[in-house]
Amino acid sequence: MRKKIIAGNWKLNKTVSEALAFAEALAPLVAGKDGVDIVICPPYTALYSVSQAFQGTGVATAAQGLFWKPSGAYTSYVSAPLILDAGAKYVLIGHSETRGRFGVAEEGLTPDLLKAFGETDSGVNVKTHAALQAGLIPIVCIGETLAERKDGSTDAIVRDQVTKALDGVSSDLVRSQLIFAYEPVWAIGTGEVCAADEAGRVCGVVRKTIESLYGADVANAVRIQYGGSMKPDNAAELLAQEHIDGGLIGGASLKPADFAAIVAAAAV
Ligand SMILES: O=C(CO)COP(=O)(O)O
Repeated sequence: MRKKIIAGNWKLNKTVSEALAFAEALAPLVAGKDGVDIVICPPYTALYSVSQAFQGTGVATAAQGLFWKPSGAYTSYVSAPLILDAGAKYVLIGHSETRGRFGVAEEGLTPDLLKAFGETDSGVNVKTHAALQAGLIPIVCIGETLAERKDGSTDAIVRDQVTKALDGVSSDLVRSQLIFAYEPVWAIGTGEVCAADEAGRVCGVVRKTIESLYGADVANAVRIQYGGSMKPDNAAELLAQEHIDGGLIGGASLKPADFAAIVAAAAV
């Protein structure tokens, strides 16, 4: 039985004081939910304070990304050792928004500006190695755009992203540390949720891909989250799917009661 994991990705939201108010409100709502791993991904600016605030509550924290070098002349970047030092246990890697793949047409994001997001499959791979080497648990995000879904390439895209992310990663680390999050880009922030059976099917494709690379034992141990407009009212159905082991939640993670309701749906 894989332990469910519910993670709230705040994206570019919450000041330090808003983040601390959230932590204070959430802790009692999820107290005693030991059967599920609970994670909050604040912006870097609030990572240390939120990690401190959740100490002893069972809620862990994640950074929303990392740079693969540990230190040096890399202005503006944040590394795995610094993320660990700030108190985080997990790190998101390859989120569609850092890959420059958006579900909703963002005003002002011209093709030229989109390149500034620029995370590539090889970047995802080196970051995965860097996170694992430092002892952070990577949550590697994958998923197809609407155009890719429409032209029937969903499974091929997902297989390709999983395979490239795992290049050179040992089976022991995949089995014991790595988490995938299947996030169809068209379902992110759009209110458009992927039907539960289809989300479960694609998470099954992720597992099969891991199996083809590492064998069934490793594939069956890896946790796979679904993300994309997961809310209190659809969480239970999504989480009941055989291959869905948790959720990566954006919008609904910004309110303690909504996030706690999703945790409760995973804890049953
Ligand atoms: O991108 C997501 C989580 O990483 C999902 O965002 P929403 O839940 O807002 O659709």
